Amino acid sequence: MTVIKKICCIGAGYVGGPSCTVLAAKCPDVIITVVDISQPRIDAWNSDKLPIYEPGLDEMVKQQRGKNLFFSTDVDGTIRDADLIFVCVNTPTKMYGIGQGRAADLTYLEAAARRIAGISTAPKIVVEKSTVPVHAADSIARILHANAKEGVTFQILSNPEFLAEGTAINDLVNADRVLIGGQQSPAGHEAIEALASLYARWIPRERILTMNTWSSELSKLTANAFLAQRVSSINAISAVCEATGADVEEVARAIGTDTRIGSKFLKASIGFGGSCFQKDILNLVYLCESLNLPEVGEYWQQVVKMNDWQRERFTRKVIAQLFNTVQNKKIAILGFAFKKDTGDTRESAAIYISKYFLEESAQVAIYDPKVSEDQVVRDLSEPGLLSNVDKIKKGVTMYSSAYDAVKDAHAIIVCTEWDEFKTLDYQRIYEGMQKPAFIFDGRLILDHQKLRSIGFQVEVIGKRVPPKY
Ligand SMILES: NC(=O)C1=CN([C@@H]2O[C@H](COP(=O)(O)OP(=O)(O)OC[C@H]3O[C@@H](n4cnc5c(N)ncnc54)[C@H](O)[C@@H]3O)[C@@H](O)[C@H]2O)C=CC1
Ligand SMILES: O=C(O)[C@H]1O[C@H](OP(=O)(O)OP(=O)(O)OC[C@H]2O[C@@H](n3ccc(=O)[nH]c3=O)[C@H](O)[C@@H]2O)[C@H](O)[C@@H](O)[C@@H]1O
Repeated sequence: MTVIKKICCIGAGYVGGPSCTVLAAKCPDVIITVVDISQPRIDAWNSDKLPIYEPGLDEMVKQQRGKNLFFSTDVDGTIRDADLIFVCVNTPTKMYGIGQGRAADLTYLEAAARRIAGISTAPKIVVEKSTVPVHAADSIARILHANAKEGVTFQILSNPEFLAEGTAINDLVNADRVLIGGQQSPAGHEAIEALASLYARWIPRERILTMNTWSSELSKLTANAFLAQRVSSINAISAVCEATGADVEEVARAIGTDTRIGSKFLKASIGFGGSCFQKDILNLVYLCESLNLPEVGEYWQQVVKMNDWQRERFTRKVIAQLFNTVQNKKIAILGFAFKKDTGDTRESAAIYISKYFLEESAQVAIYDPKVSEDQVVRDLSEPGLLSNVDKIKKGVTMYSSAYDAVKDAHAIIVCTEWDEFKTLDYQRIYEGMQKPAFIFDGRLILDHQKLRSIGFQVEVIGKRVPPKY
C-alpha cells in the first residue's frame, strides 16, 4: 500500500491555500508544501496578512505553518521530494485563438505537468484539483509519460474541489462529499486508496466517492452548472415577479419547501459572480459543441445568458428610476466582492454594474469592507466596456466607510450581501442623501418597509415594495 508522507501543492490560490491548510491540520504526520511561481503570493502566505480573506483561515494557517505546512517558491525541489502532488493552478477561460471566450485555458496546467515530468526521479501520484474539461487527465498523463525520466511512473487522479469562497474552511472540514476519480486498474485503485486514506482521517468513508476519471471530471462541471442554473432560474422568475406583483422570496419559499427541490441556492440576486460558474458552464458548452451536441450546449449557454440579462435588466431599472439620467450623479455601490465574506471580485456583478454607470457618466462611489482601490481599478480597466484608467479614476471613488460612500448620493445600490449593510443607520443615511433618495436592494437583505417609512424610494429584485401608507 502506498503511504503518503510528503505532499506538494502547485498553486497557492483560493483552492491550494485553504485545502492544504485543512489537510495539514487533519494529517499532522504529513508534510505539506504549497508552492507558487508568484513570490508576492508566497510571501503573503508566510506573513500576517494572508493573500486571501476567508473566515477561520488565519487561525488555522497560524496553527500549522512551520509545523507541517509550508509555503514556498521552490517548485522544483518540492515536486522532487513529494509522493503526491496536487495541481491547483488556475484554469481560466481561454481569451485567444480556437475556443476563445469558452474553452478552458490549460496553459498553466500543462506547464505544471511538464515541470513535474522534468523534475521527478521517483514515482508520483499526480492529483488534478483544478477544474478541467473532461479528458484533461488524459492530456496530463500523456505529457507526464512522454517526458518522464526512465523508470519513473505516474498515476493521475481527478479530485475536484467543491469549496465555496466565504465558507471554504467549513466546506473542507465538513465536506458533503469528496470525489476521487482514477484509472480502473490495480495501480489506479492503489493510488485512489492512498488519497482516500488521507481524506478518511476526517471525512466519513461513505462520503468519499470513487469513480472513473471522466465521471469525476464531468461531475465537477455538472455540479457548478446545476448550482448556477438554480440561480438563473430564480432570477428569471424574479423578473416575472416584478412584472406581476408576486414576491420572489415567497415563491422561493413555496418551491423550496418541496423536498425534491430544496431551499438552497434560490436567492434571487443581481446575478451570480465568482471565478468559476460562468467559466465552467462555458467550458461545458464548449465540450458539448466539440462532441457535436449543440442542443445540449445551447441549453447550458442559456444559464449564462440569463445571468448577463439579469445584470443588465437591473441596471436599466436603476437608470429608468433615476429619471433616465445618471450623468454626474453620485451612485453609491455597497459591496464589490462577488459574495459576502470574501475579498474576491472575479466576475462580480458589481464590476459589470459599475461599468454600465461609468458609461453613463455617473460618479460611482464604492465601499466594500474587503476590496482595495487597486483591485477595483484593475477590475474596471479590464478590456471591455472601458479601458482607460484615467477615466475610471475620474469616475470612481473608493470609500473606507459605507456612510462616507452614501453621503450626498442620489442612489444606493446593494451589490454584495455583507451583513454590516443590514445594520447601518438608514435614517442618518437618508438625511445625508439627495432627494428623492433611492435605494436598490440587489441582494434582498434590507428591511424594505422600514426604508420606505424613513422616506426612501425602494426598488428590490423580484418584488414590488408596497407604498408607505
Ligand atoms: N476559487 C474557488 O473557490 C474554486 C476554484 N476551483 C478551481 O481550482 C483552480 C484554482 O482556482 P483558484 O485557487 O481560485 O485560482 P488562483 O488564481 O487563486 O490560484 C492559482 C495559483 O496557481 C499559480 N500557478 C499557476 N501556474 C503555476 C505553475 N506552473 N507553477 C506554480 N504555480 C502556478 C498562480 O500563480 C496562482 O497563485 C481552478 O481550476 C478553479 O476553477 C475549484 C473550486 C473552488
Ligand atoms: O468551483 C468553484 O469555484 C465553486 O463555485 C461555487 O462557489 P463560489 O463561486 O465560491 O460561491 P457560491 O456560494 O456558489 O456563489 C456563487 C455566486 O452565486 C450567487 N448566488 C448564490 C446562491 C444564490 O441563491 N443566489 C446567488 O445569487 C452568489 O452571490 C455568488 O455571486 C460553488 O458553490 C462551489 O461548490 C464550487 O467549488
